[in-house]
Amino acid sequence: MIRVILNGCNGKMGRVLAKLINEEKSMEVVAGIDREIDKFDNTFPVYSNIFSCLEKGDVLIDFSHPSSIRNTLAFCVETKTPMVTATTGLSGEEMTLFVEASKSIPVFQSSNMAVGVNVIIDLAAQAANALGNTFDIEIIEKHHNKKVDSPSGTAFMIANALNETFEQKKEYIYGRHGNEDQRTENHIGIHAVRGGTIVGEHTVIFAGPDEIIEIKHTALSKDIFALGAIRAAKFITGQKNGYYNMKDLIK
Ligand SMILES: NC(=O)C1=CN([C@@H]2O[C@H](COP(=O)(O)OP(=O)(O)OC[C@H]3O[C@@H](n4cnc5c(N)ncnc54)[C@H](O)[C@@H]3O)[C@@H](O)[C@H]2O)C=CC1
Ligand SMILES: O=C(O)C1=N[C@H](C(=O)O)C[C@H](O)C1
Repeated sequence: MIRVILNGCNGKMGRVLAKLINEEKSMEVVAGIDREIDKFDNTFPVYSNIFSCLEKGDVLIDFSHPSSIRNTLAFCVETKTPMVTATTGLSGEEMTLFVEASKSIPVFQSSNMAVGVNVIIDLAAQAANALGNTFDIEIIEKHHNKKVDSPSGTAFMIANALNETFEQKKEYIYGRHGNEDQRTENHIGIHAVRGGTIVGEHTVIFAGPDEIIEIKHTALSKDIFALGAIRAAKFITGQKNGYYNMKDLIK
């Protein structure tokens, strides 16, 4: 039985995860962590302070907020608990904390746990490689009106993967309000739309002279992210200390 500690257990994703883990024969949630402990009638103990959690987990799955990342990492390192993290909106410095922690524990990080998104990232990187600087690249992401970070972690993951294909790294331009200059081939435009209950949509546009290519992923339910995280949790419990992502899982 894989014993799971769920960070952000009373959030939208935490709730979906708790339900899907409950349907897994080989997994159980032994504790949850959340700023809001009384919101739901959880079937496991919930703590607002992660260091009060005395249950031992084989893995911690994190869908929370950047403000909880430092304590969560410290807890996982102290208790030698492998960590799967899906939280987005992290600063560059916070990202490096994961890499540092991965020297002491296995850490799996992905801004998008859906298998399909990771496929379109590869497709878009292939397109960027083939098209070079002749096509302009714009990324449009759409999410629900409850999302707090923008642009999405996935939009950054896509932009970074595309940028890896270019010798001269492109600059990210977020929206264009107030810009008076034309775009140049050294830009990747990134645009965020927020509304209703859109689960998550990412489109990469390659706009060239008289032709356009669009590569798009649409998430139709939050289950796909939770199922990806469950797969990642099963994977990470058998790994050595180190930093892992969806590429390690899919290969
Ligand atoms: N990588 C992926 O595939 C996906 C990542 N996400 C990311 O996961 C995160 C959570 O998403 P949602 O569940 O939609 O958000 P949410 O806002 O519904 O849930 C976040 C939960 O974390 C709790 N929380 C916030 N700060 C905390 C702190 N300092 N300590 C303890 N608990 C704290 C909140 O009370 C809330 O219950 C976001 O960063 C989102 O972008 C969401 C979906 C898929
Ligand atoms: O907040 C969300 O909902 C999502 N966040 C992730 C992101 O920021 O990329 C992944 C997914 O698109 C849903």
